[in-house]
Amino acid sequence: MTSPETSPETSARPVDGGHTAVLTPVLTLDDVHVRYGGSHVLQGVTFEVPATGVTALLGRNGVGKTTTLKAVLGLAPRTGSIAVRGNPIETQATTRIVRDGIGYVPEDREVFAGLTVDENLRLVDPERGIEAPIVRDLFPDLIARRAQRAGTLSGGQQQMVSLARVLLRDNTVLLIDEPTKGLAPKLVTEVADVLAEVARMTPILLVEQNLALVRRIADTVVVLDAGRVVHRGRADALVADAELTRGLLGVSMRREGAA
Ligand SMILES: Nc1ncnc2c1ncn2[C@@H]1O[C@H](COP(=O)(O)OP(=O)(O)OP(=O)(O)O)[C@@H](O)[C@H]1O
Repeated sequence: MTSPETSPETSARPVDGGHTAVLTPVLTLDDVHVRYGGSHVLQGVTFEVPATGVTALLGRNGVGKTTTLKAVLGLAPRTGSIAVRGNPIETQATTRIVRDGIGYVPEDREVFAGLTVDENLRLVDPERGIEAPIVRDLFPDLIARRAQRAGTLSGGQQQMVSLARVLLRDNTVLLIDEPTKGLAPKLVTEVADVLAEVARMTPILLVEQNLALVRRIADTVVVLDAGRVVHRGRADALVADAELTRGLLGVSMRREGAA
């Protein structure tokens, strides 16, 4: 444990004309373990995702960030308690979890390469696809590319398709895994803009390595190390503390990768 854990304070937000209301966390993990054969990958992960804003899940390579998202979705063999708005989901199948409103944007984007942009979107929303208002509002560049095969898009454009596809559904919370990985700085900024806009409507649990992006759009951070939570707190406080970020993540604010 590199630092004492601090409770995220962002679940208390002034609403209702200035009265402070403590909102139920949208997602709660309590003592979650994942084992792959003899490998004990998550070793009692416990944290909450507040009902508003972006919570960044950080940590060095291989500490269990993606596995944490997969544990929530039932894509990794897990034990422990997981709840969405206080309702337990740890015994539910992945299809039910997704149907009930957990949106997932995986690291490898998983667009259907042989289908057009519009066809990719119509898999989720057959009636509207590219015509959906959310596409017009957040992904106008995709409209011009509606007939282009998704496999021929750039990495950033594929990321936008992947995000748009999830946003065509009503989501209680979004789990987004390294959306800016491998993107040029300009595209990192574009993805950050979209995520900031989306987070105004839907809370996000975001796995992200780019600290500039974390500083810009995240409210809360949760840091994993070797399958355990080693730090929770405010994103701005962590990123401002070079010694702490180096200790927890092995890096401080990166120069590369705009946000
Ligand atoms: N299906 C699997 N079978 C066995 N081991 C796995 C499996 N999936 C992940 N692991 C192992 O679990 C550990 C955590 O992996 P995970 O992908 O969650 O890390 P991460 O923090 O997301 O890493 P990165 O930042 O590199 O993406 C790694 O040691 C990985 O090799």
